[in-house]
Amino acid sequence: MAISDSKVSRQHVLLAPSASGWRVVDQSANGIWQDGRRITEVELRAGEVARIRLGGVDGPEVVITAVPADAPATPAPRAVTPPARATPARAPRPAAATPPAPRAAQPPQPAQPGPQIPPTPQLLPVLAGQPAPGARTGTIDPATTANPSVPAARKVHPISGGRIRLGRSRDNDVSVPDLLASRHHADLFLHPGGGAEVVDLESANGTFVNGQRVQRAPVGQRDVIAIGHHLYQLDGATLVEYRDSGDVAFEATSLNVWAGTKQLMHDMTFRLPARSLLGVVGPSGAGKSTLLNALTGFRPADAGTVRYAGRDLYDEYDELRRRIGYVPQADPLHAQLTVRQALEYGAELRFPADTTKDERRSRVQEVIGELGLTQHADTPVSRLSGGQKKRTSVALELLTRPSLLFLDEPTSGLDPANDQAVMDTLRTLAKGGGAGSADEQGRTCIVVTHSVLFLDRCDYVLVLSPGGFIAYFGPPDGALTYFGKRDFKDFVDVFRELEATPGEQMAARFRDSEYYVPSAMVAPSVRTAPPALPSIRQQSVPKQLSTLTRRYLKVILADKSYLRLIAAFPVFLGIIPRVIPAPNGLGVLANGRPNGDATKVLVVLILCACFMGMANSVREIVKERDIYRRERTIGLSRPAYLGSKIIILTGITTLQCIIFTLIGLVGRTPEEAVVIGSPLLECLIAIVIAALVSMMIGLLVSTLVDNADKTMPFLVLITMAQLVLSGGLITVSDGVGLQQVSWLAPARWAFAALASTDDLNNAGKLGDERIGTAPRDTLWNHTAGTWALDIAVALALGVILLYLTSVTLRRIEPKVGRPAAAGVAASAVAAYGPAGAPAPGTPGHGAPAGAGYPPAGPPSGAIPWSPQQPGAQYPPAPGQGSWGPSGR
Ligand SMILES: Nc1ncnc2c1ncn2[C@@H]1O[C@H](COP(=O)(O)OP(=O)(O)OP(=O)(O)O)[C@@H](O)[C@H]1O
Repeated sequence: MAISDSKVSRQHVLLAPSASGWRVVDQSANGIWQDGRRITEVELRAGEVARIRLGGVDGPEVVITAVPADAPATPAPRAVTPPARATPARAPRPAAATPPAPRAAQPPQPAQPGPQIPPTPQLLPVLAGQPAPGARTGTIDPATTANPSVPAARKVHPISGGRIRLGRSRDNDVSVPDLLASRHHADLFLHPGGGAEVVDLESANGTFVNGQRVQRAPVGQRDVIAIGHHLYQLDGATLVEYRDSGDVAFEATSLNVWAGTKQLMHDMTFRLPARSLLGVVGPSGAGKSTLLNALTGFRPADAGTVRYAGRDLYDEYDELRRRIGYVPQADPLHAQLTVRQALEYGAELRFPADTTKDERRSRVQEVIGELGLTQHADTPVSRLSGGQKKRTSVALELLTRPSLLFLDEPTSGLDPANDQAVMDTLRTLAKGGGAGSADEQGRTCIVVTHSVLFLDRCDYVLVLSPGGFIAYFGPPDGALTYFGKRDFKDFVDVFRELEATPGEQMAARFRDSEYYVPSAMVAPSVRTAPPALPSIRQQSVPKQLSTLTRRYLKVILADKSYLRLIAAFPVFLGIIPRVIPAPNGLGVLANGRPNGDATKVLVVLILCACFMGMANSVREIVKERDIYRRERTIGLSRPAYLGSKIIILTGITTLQCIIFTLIGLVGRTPEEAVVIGSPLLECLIAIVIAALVSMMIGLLVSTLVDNADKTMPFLVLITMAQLVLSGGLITVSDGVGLQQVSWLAPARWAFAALASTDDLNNAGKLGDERIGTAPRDTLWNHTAGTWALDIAVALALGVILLYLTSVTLRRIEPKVGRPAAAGVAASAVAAYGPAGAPAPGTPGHGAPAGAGYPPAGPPSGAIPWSPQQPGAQYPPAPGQGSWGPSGR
């Protein structure tokens, strides 16, 4: 009997004849449960009925009736208890009243197929709330089709003509109603001689076979093809479609994380049923961020597994990462945009390029409604309350309908009313709006929080102890009882206790408590470094460049005070060189005397240009660091991002330079141009280049600092350095040292170009004292070649700075992968032994270390069965589950 539920193992229960009747034997990882207790075996005599739940106290209930051998085979009576996921959201307390029964002394053996299960009509198991068995046809499991959690999630498409095309638009044979699917996404060919092949049609989000992205791949009857949230399996000459409705379990098993030799996380094991809200709390430094990184796959654990619907998240990350939504602590929103604008740009970046504006708008409208933001849709983000801002950040993530939503400190900085509102929203999101609502599915939400006041909104609470140990995992009311508190307000004392007590001790205490439910016998396996994955980018780089440029422009135009400032800036800066008196212009004086005013005016012009360019850009990346980090994980292109900054800032800076140069120079330009024919234009070009290259310095600085306030000292320091190195204030053209350093300053080259136009070698000595004694600066020669060289080198500096900025931008990107792989792997292997099984007594061993691991674990290497064995869970047999693999 196949039972479609993520809690149910591939081989869960064995029904075998015994001397007195029938034995119901647990074969599973998550156990069988009767009356709230975990049991290993039940004996049934003729006429007896056993009601067991599979995989947990809230798992699907199976009623097994041992009918007397001479009785006719009639369907068993319908059980009255529906599967637990159909019951109200609050999960029951696992084994609260009585400690869970110990597991059998011997670890479970793999089920022997076939002969052990006699096909007898006398034993009638029935999934509670489901039709009786017997109607099974082909590979389609009637229990699955009748399962209330997947009613519309399963369709069968005949493959006629040997080819079937899948995609978002209606002209496909199989229409995939998912914005993550491209219009024409993939073709599936059924070969006449047998066998099938899937071909990706250059889709934005890719076609996956068994979790791996493919261009063209053979597909067997057991393989799972994934397109967006939709999954397909071949069943003869039909294609069976499942939809990831979010109704899938999530589990972490024996997660261990090291940083060098320091272990940050110890045997973290817990399991969440579908549509749960988990609150992760713990004192500062307990390992909450480490856990979040491990669960999201941003920084995978060094040992252990994270499973989503039974699938290994790390192994199939390329596909499964698209189901993860992550809301960082800092809202990744541009404050100047309205909620709708922020979401529309977010949708443009997140959905394939071939989605239409209407499709995106309608999805944006849906999430605005789901998050209760309708009244605020046209309000700028800067005017939203903290809670509304957080809901907007969540809405941004919900655009792609993630089935797992992680939130990092969503309530930090919020007052209690907003805190409560956000937690209520998360609870609603986890449960979904129910059938018929826009958000009918729900999803699993994991929220890391410092705020404990509204933890009762969660289904489960995970309390971490410093060192990454589990101090408690279970329902929230159980947490209060376990820690002896009446109210979550008193939980601050719990944190103090956790800080004062070694993590190992807290974990051991929890393991000995009635709240501890031993989980699977799983040896933590040391993982190899994950392979580098291709970007999740949805659109081409030029398309992203266009989106980002428009968004940046809108952000700037929406900020009126900033606009006024950038308009006034060149006017005021232009006045500075203007007020320097130069009654005789900037050229050589009529009497042949040097013109000291020329140097002063030109130096001030260059200084102001450098200052203006750098001031324009120096905060522009650092101030939206959080947005950049988040958007990189959803496929933002670095060149597109940098390109959008450069396009807009170049436009602004150039306009400013034109105004500023005209104010500073009109009426007193150098006498004779060297290249272009217009001295004013030559000066303008040199000034614009000085400003633009300085703008690039500003962008570089902006990637290097972690806080916008820190940019100011750099702005002052670098502008002053440029003044000195320009060569207009002191001689930098002779000697060794200063001369070479000056070559690194854009002001040096831009000023040299101005000096070349104005022939400052002859016209502009600052005073009589330099005449005849100061060396001529060869970069100032009044020749076309010198001017062109000065401009070319300044431009080359700009290109180098652009490259450096692009490199340093990587520093602020989220790290996905394993830093220090060698050291980590070495220590992991030392702790676990080469086979990956923990050696008793080592820090990684279940008994002394973390909770969640059976206290009396098997000796090293003595684990005969592990669900992590390849192929143990995935891919599923056709017709076995709701959508692909479920449970062990
Ligand atoms: N790369 C690293 N190298 C060494 N120790 C680290 C590293 N990263 C984190 N840690 C340590 O691991 C522990 C857990 O850090 P983590 O940031 O996960 O805690 P947290 O519970 O999120 O803290 P907070 O609530 O203050 O954000 C801390 O003691 C931290 O100093």
